[in-house]
Amino acid sequence: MKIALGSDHGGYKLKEVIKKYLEEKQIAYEDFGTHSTESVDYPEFGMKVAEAVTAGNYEKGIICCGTGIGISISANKVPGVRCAVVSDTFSAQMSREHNNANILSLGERVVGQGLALKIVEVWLSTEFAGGRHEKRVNKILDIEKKYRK
Ligand SMILES: O=C(CO)[C@H](O)[C@H](O)COP(=O)(O)O
Repeated sequence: MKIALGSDHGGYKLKEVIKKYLEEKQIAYEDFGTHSTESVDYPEFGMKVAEAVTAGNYEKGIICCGTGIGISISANKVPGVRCAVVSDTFSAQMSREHNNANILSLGERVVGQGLALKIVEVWLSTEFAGGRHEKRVNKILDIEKKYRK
């Protein structure tokens, strides 16, 4: 499993914590930036991770900004992305089991580091349940197709 990581300045410190966690677990990753707490614009980094995941080079992505919201909205504009903003472990589990989320978004200004790492652990270890959920995820893809130019 290889993970694409990204953040803006508001999520930079949390991204660093997640990198350390992935290293400890020997999970491969690539960091698509940002690389400091200097102010940047989150859409750039949401898009980079989204494109890396949908290109098939990375199985999943994890992105962070202050709230997790702006960067997730940006990632979700890329066709094929199902990015979930998560701040509890139940939603982390459900976003994989029911929604087959391929990108996890976290808010550094929302969740503490301990909870964030627990969310990452649950999210990475939960499989898509398929079954009735498959039909619904396919309907999300149908919406994308409808608006594809
Ligand atoms: O959470 C975010 C987007 O949803 C950003 O991290 C946040 O808006 C950045 O704010 P500031 O420029 O005041 O640090």
